[in-house]
Amino acid sequence: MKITKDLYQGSLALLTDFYQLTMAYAYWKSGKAEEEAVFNLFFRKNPFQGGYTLAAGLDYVIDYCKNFKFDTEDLAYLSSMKNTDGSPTFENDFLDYLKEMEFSCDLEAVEEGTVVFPHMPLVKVKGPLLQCQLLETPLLNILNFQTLIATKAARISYAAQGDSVLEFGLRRAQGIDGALAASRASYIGGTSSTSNVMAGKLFGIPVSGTHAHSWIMSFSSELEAFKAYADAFPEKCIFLVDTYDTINGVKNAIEVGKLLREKGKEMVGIRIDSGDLAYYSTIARAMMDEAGFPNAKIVASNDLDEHIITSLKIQEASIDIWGVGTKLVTAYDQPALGAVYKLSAVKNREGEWEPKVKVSQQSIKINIPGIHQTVRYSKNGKAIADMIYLDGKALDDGQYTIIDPVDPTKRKKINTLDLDKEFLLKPIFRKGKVIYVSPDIHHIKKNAQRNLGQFDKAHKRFVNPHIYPVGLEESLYDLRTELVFKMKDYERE
Ligand SMILES: Nc1ncnc2c1ncn2[C@@H]1O[C@H](COP(=O)(O)OP(=O)(O)OP(=O)(O)O)[C@@H](O)[C@H]1O
Ligand SMILES: O=P(O)(O)OC[C@H]1O[C@H](OP(=O)(O)OP(=O)(O)O)[C@H](O)[C@@H]1O
Ligand SMILES: O=C(O)c1cccnc1
Ligand SMILES: [Mg+2]
Repeated sequence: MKITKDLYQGSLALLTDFYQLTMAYAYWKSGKAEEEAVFNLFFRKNPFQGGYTLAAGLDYVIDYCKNFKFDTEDLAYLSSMKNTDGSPTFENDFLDYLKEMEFSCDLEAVEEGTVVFPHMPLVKVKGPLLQCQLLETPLLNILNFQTLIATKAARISYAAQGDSVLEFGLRRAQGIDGALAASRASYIGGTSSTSNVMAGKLFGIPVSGTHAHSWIMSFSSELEAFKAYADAFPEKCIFLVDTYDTINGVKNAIEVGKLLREKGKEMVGIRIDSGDLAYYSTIARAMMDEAGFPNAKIVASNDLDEHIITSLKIQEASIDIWGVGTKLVTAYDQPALGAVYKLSAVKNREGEWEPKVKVSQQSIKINIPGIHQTVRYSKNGKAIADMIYLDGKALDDGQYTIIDPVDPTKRKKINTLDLDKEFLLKPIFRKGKVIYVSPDIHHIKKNAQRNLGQFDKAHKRFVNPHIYPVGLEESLYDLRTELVFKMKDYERE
């Protein structure tokens, strides 16, 4: 298989669960394919037991929808699929329908780098039922992962308190696509560069790195290896000092740093990749200061995450730059976000929108019916509360009660008179055409910083974060309750 050609240059229309296609066929067969529907994509719990989530992946969604087309090879494959009795799974007329299908939905979404919370839609798709349905799996695939990794990166960067975080994950990431998407999402969430050169090329992320133990081991001594590296990269020397003996490694780095200085160059610093990072970084700092290298940086790596970085900060480790791989790009402590994509309204034959609800024993699993928008209220740049409400409802300034959709005893009253408001769902596609100008990745990253800056540190701490108020506007809450009772009665009859 030619990985790049077969995986990345063909159509991605079949990157979906088989049941989406069987439903699509059945919608078509029963004459419902073009009925209009609204689906919302949302998650139910912040990842990593944290207090917030950082949205990422929209640019992939836009690209996916723009190119949402079954090509000849896709259709040939579908046409070869058989039922157990040997009959074709899909009729030819249906395959012709798919062939002609053009993406024609309206799509609204929160922008990448927006801080989001459980229950609020990250994406809202309105359009023909069949198209909306087919998008479920790819949209979840894209947004679940990138949002998860952007959130992990935001946490790690928060722990690093403004220090640079270098993303080193490629070798331990979940495959090729997982690695690329993780590098992108990490950069959005707060890392300053990636070691993944292809991610640098594809996304315009800064690329950086040091060198490995193998470089040192290939020479007869560490000193010789440092000298040779300094010859090759006099401007960019970060010496890995822990191959044999960390303290001796720092001595050798200083010696080569002095040689570089004689040539008018400065060593950038050292990297420590094992042992007690607080202990060794403190000693290395003192040695380098003493030797006249107070500006030389200390990079630390080795299975770091937000918790170890926090601990090293408390220990006052002399670390300036953090190299983080495995635990970031694999979202080590929570491998999936768990966002879902649910039908929330259909247009009836009279052309009116009917809100839809899925009843569940677990109230967290009852979706929010109707067509929504989310408004974020803030004052002096600080977010106060988010309210999910029925799109189209006039939001006059005044008193509002925001009701937690899972626990209605949790309510927050706000007076919106002097508050700023931001509508989080932005129009992205209208009738299948993109109307949104995607910001470049550096702007997305800045948007993430601005967004994170709106939230108090109480929501960002790692242990028992303070819950940010997000809930339903009262009339939406009432609609949901009424519908749940109605559906339960209806099913009982
Ligand atoms: N001072 C410290 N406080 C808290 N955690 C630390 C500290 N120093 C290092 N760590 C973390 O502890 C773990 C170190 O693992 P461990 O001691 O098993 O192996 P190592 O140092 O990598 O040893 P090796 O020499 O085999 O590479 C890593 O996750 C590292 O980030
Ligand atoms: O620890 P991470 O956060 O995943 O960061 C990336 C790791 O990759 C390299 O290790 P390498 O593959 O050489 O293995 P080793 O250091 O574990 O021996 C590097 O030295 C880091 O330790
Ligand atoms: O550049 C580095 O130091 C690096 C790159 C990948 C993994 N570990 C370290
Ligand atoms: Mg390691």
